[in-house]
Amino acid sequence: MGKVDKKYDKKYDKEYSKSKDKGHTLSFAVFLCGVCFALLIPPDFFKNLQSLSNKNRVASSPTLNEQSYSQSYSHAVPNIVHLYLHRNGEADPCSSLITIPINPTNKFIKSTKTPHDFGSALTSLLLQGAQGELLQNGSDVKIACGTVVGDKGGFDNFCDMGKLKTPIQHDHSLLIRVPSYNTLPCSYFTREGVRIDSFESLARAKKEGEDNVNVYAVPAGRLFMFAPKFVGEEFDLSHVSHPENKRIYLETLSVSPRVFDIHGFFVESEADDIVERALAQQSESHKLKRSSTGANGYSVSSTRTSENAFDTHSKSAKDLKERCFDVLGIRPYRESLADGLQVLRYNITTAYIPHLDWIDPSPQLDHDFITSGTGSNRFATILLYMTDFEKVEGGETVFVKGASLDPEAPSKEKALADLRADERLSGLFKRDSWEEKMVSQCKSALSVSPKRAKSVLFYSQHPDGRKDEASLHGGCPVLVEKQKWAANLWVWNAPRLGYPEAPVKLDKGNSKNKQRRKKNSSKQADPRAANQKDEQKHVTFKNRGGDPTFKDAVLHYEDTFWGNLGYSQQHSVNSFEGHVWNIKVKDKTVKTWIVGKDKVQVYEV
Ligand SMILES: O=C(O)CCC(=O)C(=O)O
Ligand SMILES: [Fe+2]
Repeated sequence: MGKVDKKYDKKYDKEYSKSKDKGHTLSFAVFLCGVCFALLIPPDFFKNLQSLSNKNRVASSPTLNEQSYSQSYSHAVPNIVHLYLHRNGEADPCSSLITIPINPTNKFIKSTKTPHDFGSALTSLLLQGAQGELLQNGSDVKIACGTVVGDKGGFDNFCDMGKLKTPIQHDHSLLIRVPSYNTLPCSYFTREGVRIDSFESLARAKKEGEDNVNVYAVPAGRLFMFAPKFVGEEFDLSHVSHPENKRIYLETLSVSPRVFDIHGFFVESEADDIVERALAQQSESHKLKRSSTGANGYSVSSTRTSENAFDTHSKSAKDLKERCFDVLGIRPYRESLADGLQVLRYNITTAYIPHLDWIDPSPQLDHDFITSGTGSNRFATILLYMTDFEKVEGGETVFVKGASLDPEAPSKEKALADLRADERLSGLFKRDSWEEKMVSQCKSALSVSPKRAKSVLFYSQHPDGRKDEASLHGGCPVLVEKQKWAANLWVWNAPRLGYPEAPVKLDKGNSKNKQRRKKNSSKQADPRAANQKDEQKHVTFKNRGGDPTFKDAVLHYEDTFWGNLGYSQQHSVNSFEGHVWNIKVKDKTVKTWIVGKDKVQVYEV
């Protein structure tokens, strides 16, 4: 292993192990007080929960998925829960029925206060069950929830994928290792993506009329993913607020790739606003122009012939991005996981060839894109449509590896023959061009025709982070004189390229990389460099108000939008020495701050 690897490893070790067992304090005895609870749970369980203490936890910004959704389950709390455990993204349970007694006055339950306490406690409890100690009507509980790939060990290995496969989320240091096992805990969700963050919300997750709760365990560092079993299956998202108070729900369009119609995701006024704002964008980086591809700047592509614009911080864009996170079960909203809203316009014959939204790693960048490891990349896409298209008009989004929903869909060969036989259409494309081939895929595979205010969700990764090759999709050629308007929201699985906390790739001996990294480290300016000074600085940017130059100030990390910094606004961030923060007004940089040595720093205008 090279020097850089070792350094990286050390930094990663440091990050990864920040979550280590926090040591126990105080009131372990109070755990033992709940007699009723203790009768049903083996005493070992309590013994093993000694380390659930807040002591030594590193203070941090609000935590991913921290917010409770328990308000959406308003009925009385039952005192016993029967649950089936699922691995994230899997429709079938991996356990037999598990019985957990819930007594809200029980001191142990009361002392499990944060989502992280709860994650650790429930993981511990389930691991006890896996050892046959948790009794269900006198018989052993079966928990066969080990890792999916490589099948290394049991549920503990599932929740803690190991330091080489656990992306560092912003709440990583708050995770509480599972007592006795010293492994990272899972987080737990309902089938609809509602975080279960306490024993009470576990009890409340039981729906009226149902006997059991289905609980989905998500490994540390990973995000919740819906687990459809069949096409047409619905997921009620009534916990997500709708701008017109309508119901939002998912309808499964395909199980692999995982594609859903999100009914009610957005409304017509938002669709109009997106188009208007895209047309009004003036700045070079954001205005409507021929699309480019890849992560390395702007270069026009011959297989992506649409135009696109970016809307990063209008009210509609922000509302939609936040709603998108709610739908995905990621709370609270994190700007570092969201790509700006990208608006797309297609004219007759223009298209975007089938591709993955998952970005291929680039040798030019230090960013770690490999999501089966610790990297970050695009995780989910929500596509928004602003115009109506009939099937014959083209412009669909096609998932070339998905099965068509139309039982009468032609084969690819028949679709191609039909296209060539149609005089009007055959004149639109060169014979054997990618566009011609694509039209035949659009007619034969799973495709979604644009409809005003319709939206689609799909995932580019498997639940454990591996790239999902089945998510190959494209924007079909428009076949009529009409414009297709669409937009996409991309959500990353961990801080995205360009953000201070974004993961840096392991150097596999590439000397060019090593040289660049050395250069970067001496400058101390590249946030993606592995060997920058490790110590985080707590930095606050403030606008006191009064200086008209900064009335409409916008804070950027280098060129990446961070937040508005108008009069009286402020942002607190964790950054590193040498990081460059810019204030822009009307897209011009008017002030640059470079983070200094002090642990706590305040920059004001
Ligand atoms: O336009 C479409 O239907 C798909 C667009 C797309 O896949 C993309 O922009 O990444
Ligand atoms: Fe795409």
